[in-house]
Amino acid sequence: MNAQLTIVKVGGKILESDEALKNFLDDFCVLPNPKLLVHGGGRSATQLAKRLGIETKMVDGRRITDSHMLEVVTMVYGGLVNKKVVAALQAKGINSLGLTGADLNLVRAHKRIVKDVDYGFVGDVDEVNVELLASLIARGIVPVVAPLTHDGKGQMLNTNADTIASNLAGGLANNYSVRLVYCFEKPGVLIQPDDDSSVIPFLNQQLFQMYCREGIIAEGMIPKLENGFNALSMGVNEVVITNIEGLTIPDSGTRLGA
Ligand SMILES: Nc1ncnc2c1ncn2[C@@H]1O[C@H](COP(=O)(O)OP(=O)(O)O)[C@@H](O)[C@H]1O
Ligand SMILES: CC(=O)N[C@@H](CCC(=O)OP(=O)(O)O)C(=O)O
Repeated sequence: MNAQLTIVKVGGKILESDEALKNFLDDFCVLPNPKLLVHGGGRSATQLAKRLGIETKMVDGRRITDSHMLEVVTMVYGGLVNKKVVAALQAKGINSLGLTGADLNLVRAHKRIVKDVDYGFVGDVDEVNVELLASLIARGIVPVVAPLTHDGKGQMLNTNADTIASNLAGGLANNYSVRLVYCFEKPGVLIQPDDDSSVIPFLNQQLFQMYCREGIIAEGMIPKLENGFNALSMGVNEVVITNIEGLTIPDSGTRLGA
């Protein structure tokens, strides 16, 4: 049997607040090794863009990324957020390595081309350098991955952090028994958006489609769940959507399955 690997994706609302980030990292630290962290930071990018007079436009959960926005997201995800997290982990004795998809050719992508929407410099993932990632993990290093990819021709691309987490988890599923945890500000996928006790404990594709039709699952939760199901189809053992507290409590949050 393969060894277990925990991959956690932490979302923008947690990263935005120093207190929430501290709480998150306290709990991330006690998770068993080996582990890997993927971070978002969408809200911080939106804030900096606003300060610079750059308007944010999202379509289907993805940021329209023109050349100015690409500068913002590269600075925020690859710089500010990534280094803040790595320095905080180092302070806790966790030897982490901050990476974008360009570093060590970790995640290659191509510019997203869809009918009707020009996303600009947004990347859809082609390939993950799994061997290299596995060798870092085997050395006891905790990779901290930012939601940036590259096209192999010198172009950085902005890629949804949930998608990066799903692709890394899927790639590493050949080497490890992978547990993928999407950690955000709510205790799971909810029936009532303002009732934290209304967590849906289990979702399969059928239930997911039904809740989407009913409008119970909407906005950023749709691509998050699509990415979660995608990870399962790539051989990931367990996918859970939960909050900071749920990181260390078994059977909390929403579990995805067949
Ligand atoms: N049924 C639901 N349960 C929980 N959140 C939901 C649901 N439907 C829509 N959402 C929205 O999805 C958001 C999470 O998606 P997103 O903002 O992309 O997460 P992240 O912070 O991880 O990037 C929540 O903040 C919430 O507003
Ligand atoms: C293409 C695209 O949309 N990329 C995302 C990457 C950051 C992200 O996913 O951050 P959260 O997890 O905090 O939402 C964005 O720029 O918002």
